[in-house]
This record gives sequence, structure tokens and C-alpha cells, in this order.
Amino acid sequence: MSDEINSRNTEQERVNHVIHEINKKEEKLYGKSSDLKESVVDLRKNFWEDVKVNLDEPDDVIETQASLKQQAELLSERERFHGKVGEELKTLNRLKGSPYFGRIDFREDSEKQKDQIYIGISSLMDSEEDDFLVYDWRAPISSLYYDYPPGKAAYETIEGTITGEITLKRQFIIRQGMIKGMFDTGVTIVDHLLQQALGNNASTTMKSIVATIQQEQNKIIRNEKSDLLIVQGTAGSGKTSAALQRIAYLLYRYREELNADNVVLFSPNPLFSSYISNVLPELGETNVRQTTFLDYLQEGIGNKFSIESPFEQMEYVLSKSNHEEFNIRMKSMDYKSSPQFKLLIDQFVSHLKDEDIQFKNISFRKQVLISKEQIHDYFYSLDDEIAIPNKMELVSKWLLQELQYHQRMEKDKDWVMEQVELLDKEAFLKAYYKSQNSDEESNVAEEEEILRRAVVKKVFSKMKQLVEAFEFVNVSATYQKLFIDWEPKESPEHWKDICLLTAFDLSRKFLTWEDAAPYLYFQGKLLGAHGDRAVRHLFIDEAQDYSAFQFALIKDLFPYTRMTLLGDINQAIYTNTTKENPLLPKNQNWKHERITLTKSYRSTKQIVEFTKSFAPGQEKIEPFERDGNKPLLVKVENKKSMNETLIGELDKLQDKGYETIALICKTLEESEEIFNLLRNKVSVKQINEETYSFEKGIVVLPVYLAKGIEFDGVIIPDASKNRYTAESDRTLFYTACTRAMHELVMISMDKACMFIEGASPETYTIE
Ligand SMILES: Nc1ncnc2c1ncn2[C@@H]1O[C@H](COP(=O)(O)OP(=O)(O)OP(=O)(O)O)[C@@H](O)[C@H]1O
Repeated sequence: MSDEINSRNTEQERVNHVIHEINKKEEKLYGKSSDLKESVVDLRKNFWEDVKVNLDEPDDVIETQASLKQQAELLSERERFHGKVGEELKTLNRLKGSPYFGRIDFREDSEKQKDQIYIGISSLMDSEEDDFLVYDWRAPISSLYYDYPPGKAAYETIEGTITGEITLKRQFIIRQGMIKGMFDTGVTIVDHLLQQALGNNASTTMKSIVATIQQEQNKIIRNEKSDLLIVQGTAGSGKTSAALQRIAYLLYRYREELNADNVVLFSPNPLFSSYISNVLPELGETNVRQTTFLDYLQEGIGNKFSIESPFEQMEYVLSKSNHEEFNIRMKSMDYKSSPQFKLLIDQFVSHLKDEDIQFKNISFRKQVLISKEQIHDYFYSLDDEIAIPNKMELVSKWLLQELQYHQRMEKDKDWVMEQVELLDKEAFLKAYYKSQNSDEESNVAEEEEILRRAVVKKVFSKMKQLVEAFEFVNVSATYQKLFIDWEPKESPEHWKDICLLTAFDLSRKFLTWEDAAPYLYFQGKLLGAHGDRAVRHLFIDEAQDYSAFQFALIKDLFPYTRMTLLGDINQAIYTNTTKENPLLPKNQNWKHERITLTKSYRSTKQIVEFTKSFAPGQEKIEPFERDGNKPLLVKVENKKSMNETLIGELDKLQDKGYETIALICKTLEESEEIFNLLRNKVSVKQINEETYSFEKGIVVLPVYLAKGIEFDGVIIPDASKNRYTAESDRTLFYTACTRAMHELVMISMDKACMFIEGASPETYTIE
């Protein structure tokens, strides 16, 4: 028997042994779990029997409460324990089919013997709980596997650096308990597992990459020191993957103090959120709080406005250049994305210390109880030294006292007894019992008095809540003042026109995307910013799409939060985001650590060579060695043959066995056209802003919704010069092309766009 077969047999025996251990553990846990389940069911069933309920005397009530509490605690402890056992069972189940993917033999410098370290998605001890059969990929020692080829190696532990030598590095593909592939890595590393993983068809949800994390990516994943980690990575270099594995790593490393609620991830759109939602559960972790920046702003601003989404803004930029106000809107976008606008707002806020804050009347039953003028006067009578949000606190306190007075005054009015049905049964009972004196007449009077008090209290409590939430401040009208009456010391360029446009939008309760972050910032200056203190780690994916203003706001909102920004400046498709973007090395005002990823894993070498030749920036881009066809440009004469070609190319890609095929358009308008053209001819789905997940098959979508996602085959249905007309379309076209894993087809009528024309002719085929 050859050595190879011999060692494969030995490894298979070990796999069998590990699976046997897993089965044993599972059996034990099942026993425990069903005992616990029974006890939980029993406890629930007999809950009231075991509680001594007696409400006769106040002491009895207290005793009953204590007994209830004790019973509930017991139940929730059992339930928690049952849940924990359930989690352990799930982990064992995950390990069962494929217990590990890697092995290293490591000899510490201070030891004679080498240890065999098997690495999988979770750790597993032997039945005596003495030795690790499998090490979690996040354990300190596992970093050896990702960071070094065989030879001298080191890893960090809490006690310090451990040095030694890796004598063997082995990769496994294990499916249903059987070794399907086994590769030893020599000094020249050929990552067989990675080759295999990347050659597969794309899937509709992202997969974890723990078996094949690359050294550079590992630096991002295990980075513990930086408060601000900036990752500039080329398209398909694994930024999102690294971000998700980093979250899983942090949740493991700091499991005592960090939980999923302390981590927030800003993602580009809801489709992307669902695309990545499987990764953390696949790694045995709970999903963290995922939101888009739009939703985050919306939550802070409330429903006073209809807020434009970044996609609507982009559609506007791409397709409304014939609008009368287009040029001014572009200027407005430009200015409002800059930190200069933040300074202007600060200037305006200083002015508001003296005058111009707008308030709302506090009215009740169509009568003004406290007028906005009274509130205004009270606010401006307060000491100048007090900051505006603190003054608002004082105003709120004063208003609550005033409301208390009005509450008392209202109590005896006629309307009160008409509203008595608002009260619940409990309030009636309370009124009845409390009013039980000796004679009947005074009983009735007292009961009414109690009910009256209860009604006004209830009605006023809503108003009080609004006052506590500073609803007496008219933030939107005050923001409007910035654009209507106020004169800045030095007016920015085109200020008058910007003001007219903004005031018009605000008056129709419409907040443009460029105004959304400034508005929340402004609101914070008036009412106090309530950043989320519970957030310990913030991840911003597609960070190239945030303006300088938006970054500044995020910094203000999360002053003590560690941040990881990931993006690719080549894919900056929104206007005004690149000027001061922290992803650019020249814009580094903040203390940070920067990691650059240059290798592109998603696309074949041929696609990367092509897209690289018109990539907008100067960043280095290296392809991963995976071969495929060169991108194809099909030139057609007219619209009719363009449509026929599109259907023909779709057929060809499907015949090749590709499962996810995207027709990526420049705008939503174009994608609607293409969808209508195809809907009766082929099975196709359209993706829009409201799409939350997608299935295998053919999809048509605008490029900005394809961000972060990938497909087996991509067709650009119209790559003509007339579609991608300007230099500003370069990032859009680059982003669209880099979504392809295996095949890229572009169709053009007349001349192809300048990006294709400018690419080296040997990087693509023309048909
Ligand atoms: N180490 C790895 N092992 C296996 N697959 C990897 C690895 N790194 C990246 N990939 C794969 O490459 C593809 C691109 O990864 P990912 O989406 O994380 O890149 P990205 O940098 O966020 O891309 P983009 O900026 O273009 O959206 C995915 O299919 C991912 O699974």
C-alpha cells in the first residue's frame, strides 16, 4: 500500500472515531434534553398548582407575588438550560457531516513532541473532556493554519508568543463523514480547497470561508487592537467575507462580554442583508443587528418626512439631467456631502442660541394650553451658558409642571365623565373599592372624583410622553429656517439656489438623501444626540458609498464604538463620496489601521484581467489563478438583433449549467425595459429596492442593487457608448462587470462604451 493510501486510511479511521464520539455525546445530550423538556412541560402545566395564590390581605398579595416570581424563575432557568443543550446539539450536528477541514502538526520550540491540531468550525473534546479532538478555527493555535506554510511559525496567546515549527499542513474535504479529498501543502502553497470552492456555482446566499481564509484576510479577522480598522479591498477580494468571519471571531474571543446585540453591521441594501444572513448561523453564531444606513437614519428622524433612498437619488442623477433644477441639485448634493456643511450647521446652531428655534403649541381639545410663544420665551429666558439640549431638558421639566396644573384644572370639566369609558375594568374596581365609606351619597361622589382623576391622568399622560420626547420643538421648521431667513457669514457657492430648492422639498415633507444625515445631525444639536451606547463594534460594508458628512455623523453617533470600514474605492458609484473618503490613503485624518486586499477571488483570471484594465483607481489588482473564458463583447446592428442576441446569450449560459445569471443594467428604468422585453420569452425575475431575497435563475437588476452580490454569469444587456456615456459611469460599469464569477458577456449597439474600448484588446473576445 502506498504511503498516500495508508495515510488516507489512517485519517478516515480518525474521522470515524471522531464521528463515533460525536454520536455518543449526542445520545447523552438527547437524554438530558428530553428530561429537561419534560420538566419544562411539567412546570408549565402545573405552574398555577405550585403557586400559592391568595389575594385576601396585602401580606398575602406580597407572598403570592414572591411565589409567582420564584416559579417563573425556575421555569426560565430550565428553559435556558434546555436552550443551551439544544445549541450544543446543533453544533454537534454541524460537526457530524464534516468535523474538520484542516490539520497541522506543530512542535513547540520548548517541546520534543509534536501535537496534531485538527481544525473545524467548532471545538470538540473527547469523552473524558481531556483532549481536543477538534479545535475551533478561532482558537489562538488555529491561526497557525491560516498564517503559515510548513516551517517556522508562531502564534499569540494571552501569555505571550509561542514559537515552533509546523511539520505538516493538511487540508480535508469531508462530506457525510467520508474524506472526499485530502491535500498536503508543501512550501509552495497551492490552495486546493480554495480552487474547488471558487470553481463552484454561485449561490443565492453567501457561504462561510473558514476553511480557506487567506493570510491577509486573517489579519482583518483577528485584528483586536485597532479602534478603527480600514479595509480597502479590490472587487471580490473577500471584504464582506472577512467582515463576517471577523464578527464570528470577536463573538468567540470576547464571548464573556460581547454578544450579538453589541454588534451592528451597516449593509448597502436589504437584498444584501438577506444574502449574507446565513453566514453567522452557519458558524454557530447568532446574527448581529443588520441595517441599512437609510433605515438607521429613518429610525432617528421618525416619520415626519418621506426620506429619499440613496437609490432614488442615484436614479435621479442618472436619468433626470434634463430637469430644470438638475444642476442646482447636483451642487446641493456636492455641498451637503461635505464637512463644510457640518460647519455651516454648527454656525446656524450658534445663532439659534439667541433666536429662531421654532416650537409647537401644546393643545388639548382644540384649545392651546401652552402656546409656542410661551415656550419660546421660557427657552430664551434660560441662562445663555446652558447648552441647547440641556435647555430643552429644563423646558420639558417646566412643561410637565404646567401640564400637571392643567390636568388639575381639567378634572372638573364636563368632558371628563364622557371619556370615562376609556378606563379599563381595573380602574373602575379600584375607584369602587377606594370609595367605600359609610354613607352612599359620599361614596358616589368620591367614586366620581377618583374616576375623574383617572381619566385626566390617562389623557394627559400621552401629552406628557410627547413632552418628554421633546415633541414641543419644531425641528423641521427650525431646519427650514437655515434655508429661508438666515444669512451665513460667508455664503457657499450657489447658496441662494440651494436654499430655494431645499426649502421647497422641506415644505412638501420630502427629505432628499443628501439632507437626511445633516438633518439627523441638526436634530441631535437641538435635542441631544442619542447614539447607541450598547454598540461596541460597528461594521460598515461598502464604505466607499458614504459621504464625508455621513462619516462625520457616524463618528458623532458612535463615539466609543470600535469600527471596521470595508470598501473599494473603485466601486464608489454615488456622487460625492470619494473626495474625503477614509478608504483613500490620502484622507487619513483619523487614527486608524489600514489593510489593503489586492487579490480578487470572485472572478476568473480572464475577467479580472479585463476589468482591471479600466478600473477607476490606482489600486493594485491581482487575479487568483482560476481559468475561464475571456469576457465576450457581442456587437449588434440594431435594437431588434440586440434583443435576439440577449436571448441567445442567456440560452448559451444556461446550457453551460450556470444557475444564477444576472442582467445588470445601469438604471432601474433600463432594467424595467429589459424585464418587459423578456418576461414573456424566458423565465426571469426583476429585482428592485423592495426585493429581500433572490432565487436561482435569471434576474434583471440595476447595478446599485447588485452591490456586494455575485452571479455565475453576468450579461450587460447594453454596454454601448450611448448607455455608458460619461467618465462618471466608470465605477458603475466596473461594479457591474465585477459581479461575474465565471462568464461575462456584454452587448453593444454601434460603438461599445469607452471603458471596453479602452481595455487591452487581448483581454476580451469580440463577436
Ligand atoms: N478565502 C476565501 N476562501 C473562499 N472563498 C473566498 C475567500 N475569499 C473570498 N472568497 C469568495 O470570493 C467571493 C467574493 O468575496 P466577497 O463578496 O467577500 O468579496 P468583496 O471584497 O466583499 O467583494 P465586492 O467588493 O466586489 O462586493 C465570494 O464568493 C467569497 O466566498
